[in-house]
Amino acid sequence: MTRSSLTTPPPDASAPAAHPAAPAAGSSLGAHYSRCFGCGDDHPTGLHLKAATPDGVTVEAEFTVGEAHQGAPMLAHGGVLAAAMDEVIGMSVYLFHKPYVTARLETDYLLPVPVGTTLHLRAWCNGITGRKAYLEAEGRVGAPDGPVAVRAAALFIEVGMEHFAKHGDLAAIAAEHQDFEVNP
Ligand SMILES: CCCCC/C=C\C/C=C\C/C=C\C/C=C\CCCC(=O)SCCNC(=O)CCNC(=O)[C@H](O)C(C)(C)COP(=O)(O)OP(=O)(O)OC[C@H]1O[C@@H](n2cnc3c(N)ncnc32)[C@H](O)[C@@H]1OP(=O)(O)O
Repeated sequence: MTRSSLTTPPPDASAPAAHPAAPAAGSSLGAHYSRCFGCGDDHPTGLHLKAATPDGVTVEAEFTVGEAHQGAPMLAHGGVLAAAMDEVIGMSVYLFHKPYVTARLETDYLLPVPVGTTLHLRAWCNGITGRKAYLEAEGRVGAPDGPVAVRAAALFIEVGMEHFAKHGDLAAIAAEHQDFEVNP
């Protein structure tokens, strides 16, 4: 992965550890919001990512590129692929049971991805320091050990739930989440 210093953890970053309340190894992860473009079942043209965690700290997910995701004819749009990386990385940092948002997302595109391809995504955290989490993801074609089509590195920043109350719709999140304190 070609990544900038902004998405590379500093030497004093701590290694991530599984949160005591993280889902058990092998658990499926549901959508964090039913209308989310990345994972929501109720989004008509979203990515409908299906994800699980093998160990409580990393996330594996599948995304099948649909006709609604084209850039060039019958090829995935690069921004859609970046959204898939953002989503699977967001799911992995959510395992730490704190609200984070993407501050920076860097993406390498290695192979074109035709419509109909199932991408096998994996995301993990390389380190945490203060409010900053340094994360990485990859998308492989056709199988978990298939050729890598996309790689991403990201900086996520921890925010309070007031971030979503002030800028978004906290009630909509609260309605679907009993696992977060949503009473700022
Ligand atoms: C998304 C759903 C949320 C639901 C939450 C509820 C429950 C959670 C449930 C489920 C979540 C599960 C899955 C989520 C999955 C996918 C979603 C993907 C995530 C997204 O899609 S989310 C949308 C896009 N995202 C934004 O909408 C962020 C807009 N943005 C801001 O809201 C602010 O910009 C913020 C908060 C980032 C920082 O603002 P701030 O005022 O709090 O802090 P400040 O600026 O001081 O930065 C502190 C330190 O970070 C450094 N820093 C900041 N930005 C940087 C950058 N770009 N590059 C390099 N360094 C940067 C500074 O340099 C400083 O560093 P230092 O401390 O060393 O000085």
